Amino acid sequence: MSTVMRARNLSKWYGRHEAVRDVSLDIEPGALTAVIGPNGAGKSTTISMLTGLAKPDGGVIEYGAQPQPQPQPHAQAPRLGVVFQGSVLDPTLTVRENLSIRARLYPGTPRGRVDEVIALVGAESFAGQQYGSLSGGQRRSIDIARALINRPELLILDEPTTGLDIATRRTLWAMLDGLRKRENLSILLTTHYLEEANYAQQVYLIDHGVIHAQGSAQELIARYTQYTLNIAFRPEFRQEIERIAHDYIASHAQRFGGSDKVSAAATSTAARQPNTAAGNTMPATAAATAAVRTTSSQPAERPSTAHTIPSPIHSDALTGAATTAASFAGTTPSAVQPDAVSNAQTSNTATATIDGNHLHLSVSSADECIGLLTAMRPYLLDFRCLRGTMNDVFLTLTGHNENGTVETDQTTTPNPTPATTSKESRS
Ligand SMILES: Nc1ncnc2c1ncn2[C@@H]1O[C@H](COP(=O)(O)OP(=O)(O)OP(=O)(O)O)[C@@H](O)[C@H]1O
Repeated sequence: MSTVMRARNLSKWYGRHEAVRDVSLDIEPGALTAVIGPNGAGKSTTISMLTGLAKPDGGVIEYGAQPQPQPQPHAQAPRLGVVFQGSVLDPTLTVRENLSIRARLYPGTPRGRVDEVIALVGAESFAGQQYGSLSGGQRRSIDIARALINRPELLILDEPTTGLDIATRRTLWAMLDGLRKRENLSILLTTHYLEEANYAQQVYLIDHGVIHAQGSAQELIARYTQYTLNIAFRPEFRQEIERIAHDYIASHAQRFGGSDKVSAAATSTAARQPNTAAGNTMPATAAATAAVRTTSSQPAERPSTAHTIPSPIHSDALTGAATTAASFAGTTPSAVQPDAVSNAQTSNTATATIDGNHLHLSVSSADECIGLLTAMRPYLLDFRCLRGTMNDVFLTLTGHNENGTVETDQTTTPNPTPATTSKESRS
């Protein structure tokens, strides 16, 4: 497969914090490639490495078929245009003045190029306006115009749609899609919004610095409608956490076609689960929007490698593959109600890893998320819930455990669901 750029096993540490681990991705010519993930997932770090601004601690970046020992974007890379999260333009100058100054940085830029890029992003009507007076969407389009001046072969944008309302986001994406087709431009961008996967030919889902999935928008949206429960637990309770995770994986495998061995394990351990008393449940609204990711409370020790939980259950059994059809189609994000979520059957795979005192566990339904958090309550330090919806945003549910009370603060970006905060005493 021909690629404009490809990364293999990129990793990056900031001190003792591993921001990106083993990230591999391919950017195909003329395609729009999206890297989707929540805050702190490692998107900007990945972009920095791909653009040569940050040196990877591991891995290679290749252009065409030639592997490079170090990233050499200026020596060997395709011509790049880069749009960073923060603008580099002067708010007191007009759009045209800003772009003209930028054009002078590229010797040989034809005279008419500034007008061309203004037209390409549809900015004729506000080209004489001060950059600082533009709306958020207009500013972004001018940032893109700036990045197009040198006729890049690959346009890289770091979260170009963050902070924009949904209509402006769609306009921007349509504009980028048009540019891709008209200019035969390869585009790589990062975003928080799973909805935007629909515009991309290739999508990578990143979280905690790791690519968790890649594929077409349809494949990923179907797959990502499952929940992920990540928690930080009290280190002295690792065994208990492992047991609960095992039990969950085993029961998942049992339900979705696991082995007899797993079924037996699930049955034998089910009776040992503490703290599953009736009524000890999370609020339904919180649960409905929860897929779970933990906020790290401690930096990972280097070298820290996530591993599959050691268990009497054979490692194959830690993956319980489900093959039922996805049934979220047509569900809008705000319409994802508890019932819809817990009744939805998604094609999914249950996996668990423990990394230090962090557990990452994929979960099939809101109800299961509730049950797991309830069972783990005595051992929790904090948790963060994360979920992509069909049509909009990552919804997060964060929480911590203090004095036997689990507090949750549900937040959504940027389209809050009606219940934005919930607190539930769990003592
Ligand atoms: N210069 C830095 N020094 C230390 N830690 C950093 C640095 N830059 C990023 N990090 C950490 O690395 C992790 C990944 O950050 P990164 O900015 O790549 O995430 P992101 O997916 O782009 O997040 P966002 O959507 O909020 O921009 C985060 O935990 C972040 O705090």
